[in-house]
Order: sequence, then C-alpha cells, then structure tokens
Amino acid sequence: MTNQDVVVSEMGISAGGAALPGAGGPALFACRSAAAGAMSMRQAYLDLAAVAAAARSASCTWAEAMRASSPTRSSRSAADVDEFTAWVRKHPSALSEFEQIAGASKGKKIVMFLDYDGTLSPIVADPDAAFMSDAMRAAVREVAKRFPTAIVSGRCRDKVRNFVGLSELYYAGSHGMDIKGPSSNPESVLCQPASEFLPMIDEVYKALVEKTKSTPGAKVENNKFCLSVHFRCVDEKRWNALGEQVKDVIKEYPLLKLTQGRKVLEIRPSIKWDKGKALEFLLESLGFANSSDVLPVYIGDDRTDEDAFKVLRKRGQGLGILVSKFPKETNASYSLQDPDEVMEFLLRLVEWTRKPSSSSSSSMIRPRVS
Ligand SMILES: O=P(O)(O)OC[C@H]1O[C@H](O[C@H]2O[C@H](CO)[C@@H](O)[C@H](O)[C@H]2O)[C@H](O)[C@@H](O)[C@@H]1O
Repeated sequence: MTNQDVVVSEMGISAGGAALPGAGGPALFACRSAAAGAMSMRQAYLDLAAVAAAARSASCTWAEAMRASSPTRSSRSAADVDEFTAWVRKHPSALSEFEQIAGASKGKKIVMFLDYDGTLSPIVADPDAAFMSDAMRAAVREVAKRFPTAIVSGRCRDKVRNFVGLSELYYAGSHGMDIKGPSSNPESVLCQPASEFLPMIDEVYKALVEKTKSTPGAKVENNKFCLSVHFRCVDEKRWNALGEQVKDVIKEYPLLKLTQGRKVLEIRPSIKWDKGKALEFLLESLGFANSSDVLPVYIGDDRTDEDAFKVLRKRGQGLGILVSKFPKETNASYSLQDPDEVMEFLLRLVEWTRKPSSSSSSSMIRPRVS
C-alpha cells in the first residue's frame, strides 16, 4: 500500500488516570453506567509529536495522513485503478453484493446506522453548507419507516438534526456523546456521557478561535461535546503551523484528546466513548443487546466510523459499509463509493422489503427506557 492508503489511528496519547472534578455528579442519564469509563478516564496528553510518531509508524506524516483522509485527485492512473480494484475485492461493493446482503438479512431485524458528512451529504469546503439532497432525505425517511434508524455524527446533535430534518430518527451527535431518540417519543432515550466536559469544551473553543484566527482559512466548529478544527481551506504550507496552534491550546487540557478526520482535527473528551459505544448503546436501548436475530447496518466514510465497524466485527454481527472512492484500511466488510451509491443502496433495501419473499422484520420497535 502507498502512504495514501494509510489510516492513522487516534492521536491522543494516554497516561495516568486522573478523574474529572465533579465526575461523581447525579446519575442523570440512562447511559450513565455504560459510560463508567468516563469517570475513571485516562488522562490524555495531546502531542502532535506523538501524532507524527503514530503516523510515522504507519510510514507517513500526520499531514500526509490528513491529505490522504480526503484525496482530491481528479484523474486516476492505471495503477490507482488496479489498486482500487484489488481493494474492492476485499471490501466488495454493497450494491453488487446486494442479493447476498438481502439474503443474510432474511428473518433478521435490521437496525440502520448512518454517518452524516461524506455518507449522506457530499464533502464540501464549507461545513455549514453540507446539505443533503431532498432525494436522500426521502430515501432515509423510507428506510426509517421500516427499520429503526440512527444518524451517528461528529457534529453537534442539533446541527445534524437540522440538516437531516427528520424527527422520526435517533440522533447521536458529537461522535455518539449526545444521543436522543425520536422527538415524538417523550420517553425517548437520552445519553450524554461527557456532560461534565461542557464548560471545558466551551473554554477551549474560545481559545482555539482566538489562537487560529491568524491562519487564513482555518475554521473552528463547536460540536457541543467536541470541537473540529478544519484544515480543508488552509494552504497546505500552513498545516504544520496550524497543528502547532492547536497543540499550544490543547496542551493545557490533559483530559482532552485529539483525533483526525477528513482534513479536520477533532478535540474531544478522553472518555471511553465513541461511535462504536453509541451503536452498542442504541442496540441495547432498542432491546437488542443479546439478540441474535438483529442485523445492525452501519454506513460511514471516516476514521471515527471505524470504531463502529470494529464493534460489528467483534460482535460477529451486522454489516459495516465504508464509503470511499479510494482504498483505505478499514474494519468494514463492504464498500460504497459516494453518497449517491449510499442512496441507491438505501432505496434497494426499501424496495426489497416490499417484495413478498423478503421476510426481514421491518416493524418499528419501541426502545426500552431505563
Ligand atoms: O461523523 P460525521 O458526520 O462524518 O462528521 C465528521 C465531521 O464532518 C464535518 O466535516 C467534514 O465535512 C465537511 C463538510 O463537507 C468538510 O468541509 C470537512 O473537511 C470534513 O472534515 C463536520 O464539519 C465536522 O465537525 C465533523 O466532525
């Protein structure tokens, strides 16, 4: 594999085990016990040198890994095509394998998990303009009529909820650290395992905005329980300097960690909670914790989605589908190339449930309330 294919894992480096002041507060949320790891959290030191070391061990720099996270090549060489073909052999298209997937889901209850950016909406330069199409919205609405459906995003829950605009879904914002069920259900589940971090995140947001304002194109996005520093519109020559600016701010906050997404550095609480935990929490809330007849399907395009793919692999249950036009290291079993293919897959699934021969259980399930 070339450097371009390397996916560098989480960039936070752990040490010690300090508890967060105030962590023993009232048990407000249903997921509190599941988030017990948050209370005995690792103290994480953010260090771009460590990030670079992790990247080096994968034989590339963190900036190269950042570039590779969202390649912009317009044309592909024959070697690129061959490499992609070989990769697709290992991670077949969920569209070409649709009949097999449909067969595997017979008699099972599908639960659909969808990432937002790069999965339901195309990647664009301005994070505030990442709208999904009406056609995609209609497809997701049809899916949600048949299967419990959750949007699992790095974004702030309210923001992604506004982009998607469907009240009947579960939304897990801030990389799963802010989960809420359909608004029509007053008993809906709620999970906020990092609520103690809110004041810290706000403080760091202000500090990052101030620190990075000298870097043209840099943008800091407040995702409530985590923050994103966007590199996409920053000249690559300034990436290292911007990384240093981020490091300068974060070094004062050892309880936060840094992860890398598609041309973005993400700052989040160093708790044992991620999109994989959110997936498990939602399955449990829906009453599927130990069920063998459930088929969770998770579709996502980014490194943070790997946590969910890993959970599915570990459970030996469900389908992980990576959205990518380029070969990437992944724990997903299948692939789709872009949001258009995601929409086609969703529509085929909807179509399939209409066939009398499909015996997938598509009835809506009410979540258990703890
Ligand atoms: O988990 P996701 O829903 O995929 O969210 C991950 C990040 O997505 C957004 O950033 C990405 O999409 C932007 C719009 O297309 C793009 O400009 C950016 O370069 C991408 O990294 C979002 O803005 C971030 O806050 C999320 O963390």
